[in-house]
Amino acid sequence: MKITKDLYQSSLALLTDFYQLTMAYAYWKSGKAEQEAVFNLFFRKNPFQGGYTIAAGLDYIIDYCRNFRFDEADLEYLEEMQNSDGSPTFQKEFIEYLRNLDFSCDIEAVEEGTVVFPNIPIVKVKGPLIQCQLLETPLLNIINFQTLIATKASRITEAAKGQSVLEFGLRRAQGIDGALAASRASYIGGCSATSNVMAGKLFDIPVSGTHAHSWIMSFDSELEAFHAYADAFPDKCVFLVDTYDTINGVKNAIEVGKSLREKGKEMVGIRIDSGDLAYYSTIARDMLDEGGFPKAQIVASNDLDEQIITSLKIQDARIDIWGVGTKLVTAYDQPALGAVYKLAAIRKSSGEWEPKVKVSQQSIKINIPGDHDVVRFVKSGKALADMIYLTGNPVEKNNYVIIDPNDPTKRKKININGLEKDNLLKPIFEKGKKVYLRPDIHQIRENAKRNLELFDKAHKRLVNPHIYPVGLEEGLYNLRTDLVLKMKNYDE
Ligand SMILES: Nc1ncnc2c1ncn2[C@@H]1O[C@H](COP(=O)(O)OP(=O)(O)OP(=O)(O)O)[C@@H](O)[C@H]1O
Ligand SMILES: O=P(O)(O)OC[C@H]1O[C@H](OP(=O)(O)OP(=O)(O)O)[C@H](O)[C@@H]1O
Ligand SMILES: O=C(O)c1cccnc1
Repeated sequence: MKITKDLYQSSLALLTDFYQLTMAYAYWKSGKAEQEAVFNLFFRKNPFQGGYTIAAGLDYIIDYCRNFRFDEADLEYLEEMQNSDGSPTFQKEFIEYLRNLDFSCDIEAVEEGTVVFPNIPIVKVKGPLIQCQLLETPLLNIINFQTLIATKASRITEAAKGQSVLEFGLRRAQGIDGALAASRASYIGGCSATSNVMAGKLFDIPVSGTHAHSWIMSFDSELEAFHAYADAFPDKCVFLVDTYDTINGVKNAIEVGKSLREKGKEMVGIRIDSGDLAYYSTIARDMLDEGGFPKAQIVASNDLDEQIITSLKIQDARIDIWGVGTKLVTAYDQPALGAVYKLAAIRKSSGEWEPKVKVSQQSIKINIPGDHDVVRFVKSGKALADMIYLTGNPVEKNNYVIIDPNDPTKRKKININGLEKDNLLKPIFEKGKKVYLRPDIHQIRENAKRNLELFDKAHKRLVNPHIYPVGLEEGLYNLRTDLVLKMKNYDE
């Protein structure tokens, strides 16, 4: 079976909404297919009512774009499509056009693991209108999910305050591809390992785990089961102690731990998967300490998320390692990020770029027009603000005012002397050629960790986080306002 990594290396051009193909056809028919355009992918609200988001999914996008082509089976399928009157949906010449389509866009993107915020372009695609359009759905599919899960994982690992979080989600994830992508994104977001062995193999993520209740239940007694497991894995024993009676389970673990020690081996720890985790972990800790196992670790699992972990910490639960499944990989409390992909500018026949805006009653839905970039200002290792500005207007002045795109009364003055400037968008493809050297998954995870350190804890807290300033440079703000007024015919 070909999934994920392999899948993304074969033709996936039909993994799109039908309307992308009908638009592609209509662009082609009206002679606009090759007109140059710029699209931006961005989201409007941080997920989980949080204060930040971790970008993820770029590696999949790179594979997707490198393999962007319609293969013969795809073309045959499209050629056979019919309108309701039996006429072919797509002309033969269009099928031929698709056959020869060669990916030739420029793509810039923020690197995976980067902390991002609403309105920041995460991916920018510049190239023939038809190609930009065809990329909309797959790019959104990839970024929306992985960014969501990386962010959830980051919130959970932040709540664990440096302790290991194991991702146990495979059995409850949204299908096979959802599970694999979730394991990858969870690792980027800070999890230490996954229980998903295929994700381990495909993505080079550490694999880890304990054992299930069925192991205990298959024996006549818990003690017998622990002994048998210790025989099989003398160096990797984490005993699940709550199958029948948690306190008795800890006693049995200690007994087997002692016999392991006689053989020169150490039990790694225990896992508690039910009941009051604060209460049982505290009792278990005391029992393990008194029984001569102060180093034995306590793993906890059972429907955990960042809120429960935080609560358990406040209760002084004695938990060392957190196993988190369902609520992480399904992004339980917010199942979609809601990122969108919008046309920002189009090149006219005169050669000039024309900025484009989508007007909406809801100001949050008005996109940022024009080819734009984003710079992050950093001072002494702390991020101060992000400024979105028109590409081609380099950030060279001393003083800037950035304006909140949704509330023009929210402004921030920035004197950029002495500040570091980080241009978040990095070149990924130039004219269809990959120019980006991909970091490995461990470097991406490190990038996420380093990125988070740039931000004050006020932006990272779970409840009512402090809003990090992201604003439009004044010129861009004015362009957007003028354009909206013009489109609403208020400009006379
Ligand atoms: N001390 C605690 N403080 C807050 N939440 C807790 C505490 N202990 C456990 N929890 C959480 O409360 C929920 C308890 O769920 P539930 O009632 O289904 O558990 P259980 O009945 O003990 O377990 P199971 O159904 O697996 O036998 C879980 O989400 C668990 O993580
Ligand atoms: O709770 P999650 O965060 O999804 O973590 C994964 C869960 O999967 C296992 O449960 P299992 O499938 O054996 O079911 P049960 O323990 O709920 O009965 C494990 O014991 C965890 O409880
Ligand atoms: O290894 C474990 O303990 C594990 C794996 C998957 C789900 N729950 C627990």
